[in-house]
Amino acid sequence: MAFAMEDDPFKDPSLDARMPSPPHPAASVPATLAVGRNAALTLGTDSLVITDEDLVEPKGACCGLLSGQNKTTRSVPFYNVLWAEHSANGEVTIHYAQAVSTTAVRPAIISYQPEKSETRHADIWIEQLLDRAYGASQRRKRMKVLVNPFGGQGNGSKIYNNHIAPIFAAAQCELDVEYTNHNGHAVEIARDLDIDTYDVVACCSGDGVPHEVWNGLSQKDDAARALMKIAVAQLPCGSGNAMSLNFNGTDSPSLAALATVKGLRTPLDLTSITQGDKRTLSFLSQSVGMVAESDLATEHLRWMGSARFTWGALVRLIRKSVYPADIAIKFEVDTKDGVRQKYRTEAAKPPRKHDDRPLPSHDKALPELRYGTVNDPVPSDWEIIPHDKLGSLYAGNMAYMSPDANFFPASLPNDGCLDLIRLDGDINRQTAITAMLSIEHNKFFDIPHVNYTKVSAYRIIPKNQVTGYISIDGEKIPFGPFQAEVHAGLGTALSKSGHMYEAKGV
Ligand SMILES: Nc1ncnc2c1ncn2[C@@H]1O[C@H](COP(=O)(O)OP(=O)(O)OP(=O)(O)O)[C@@H](O)[C@H]1O
Repeated sequence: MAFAMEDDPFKDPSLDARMPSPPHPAASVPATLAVGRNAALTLGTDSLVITDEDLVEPKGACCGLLSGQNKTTRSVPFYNVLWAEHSANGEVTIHYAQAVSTTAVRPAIISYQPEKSETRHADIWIEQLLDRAYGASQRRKRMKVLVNPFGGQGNGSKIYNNHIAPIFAAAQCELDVEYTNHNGHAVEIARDLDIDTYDVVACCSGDGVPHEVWNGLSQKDDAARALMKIAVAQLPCGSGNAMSLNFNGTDSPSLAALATVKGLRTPLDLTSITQGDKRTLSFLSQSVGMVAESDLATEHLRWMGSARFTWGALVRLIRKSVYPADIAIKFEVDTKDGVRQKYRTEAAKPPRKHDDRPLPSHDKALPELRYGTVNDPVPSDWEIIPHDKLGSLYAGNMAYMSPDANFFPASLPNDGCLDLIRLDGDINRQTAITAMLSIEHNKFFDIPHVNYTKVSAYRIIPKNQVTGYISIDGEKIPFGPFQAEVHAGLGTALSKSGHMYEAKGV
């Protein structure tokens, strides 16, 4: 069912320029706009082609061309076109993201005066250009930008100002920027956010701030509506940038800014975690045992960078550390072949064009828990499996956990499932190390010792341990039993394809 007009999160009658326009009849659209005796702008197959005898390759441009060299044509992929307008002085101005290296873009502008005979075509031509540049993506997104100034190495503000803000500005996004100034600040901001004023909350941070934003939105009286209406994006300014790797396909801030500008609304499963009397939302992962400990117990080794996780894991593998627990699971797909099939079925679908979920009404808070909480009896259709030699329980809602770790290659944003990995801790050391090294070569899924299933809920009850580590989205929570239940498509993100992660699948 499509959004009713008054419920359409994109609909703002005062802001019609944001909306993709109805297509113009092909015959009325000239592909080429003559902009002077020796210059023309042409809408090509995938790119805007600028032909100009006086064209000079801008300084710092990439791709091996000498700066300042004369060039007759330049091709700008439509994906890189940020904005175009017909100014009051009659000039056609095009803003685009120019590649300055393989991992960075920065805004560039070209302006031309159309020939007199072309003036009346110029507006239609610009509309066609924007149509190809944005497709089904919303133009001029209204963004609440949250910057964690202490993200990563403390460079959050600098990264935002130098690499992200210029791209957002060139794309004519409407920005309301706020700097987070304490732990939990993003929860408060999201909880108090006027959801009709914004389309996106853009977190210039690590994965910690989006975790807070979803939890803040979940505290609203109209949580279900807020979580669907507001798309959450992450732009890499932290030490853990998994969300950007998965949705934007990059941990480069400027490329992530471009991906956010062009992002398609994408339903995202969110998971309720209950522990004691507390309920929180998880968007990325949960881990218990070796994986959790390798991350959370190695804070003192931060100087090692991302190697601290590998080091932590190796030490525990060699020690054959085990973390006994009972795990109760609501399986959805319990064989690797089945998991692979589910992934391939979704991957074969065409890119999703529109977010057609009906927006929940104003009185809809978070969904009820179908399976109760960790304090209730285990539902009768779950399997209770003792794991006396558990090495790791690792549940993922996204593929990449870090740039070299596509831990959950079969994960999908909106299949209503978490991908659940269970690994014994007492396996042969050589096998364990081979499994670990296989992650960066995308072979982990196929290792026989890796138990990989899709589940819609589970509970873990640690045994014979007084203390230990549990990580939810990379943050430590108290050690003790917890339960996880997936809510299909409860949240909203922005992605390139509208339905997949930017990771090699299975
Ligand atoms: N100004 C601030 N001062 C202190 N903490 C903050 C501030 N702004 C945000 N935070 C907290 O910092 C935590 C981590 O944030 P984020 O994920 O953006 O960065 P990171 O560098 O990836 O973090 P991590 O230290 O977890 O690797 C979040 O829990 C957030 O609440």
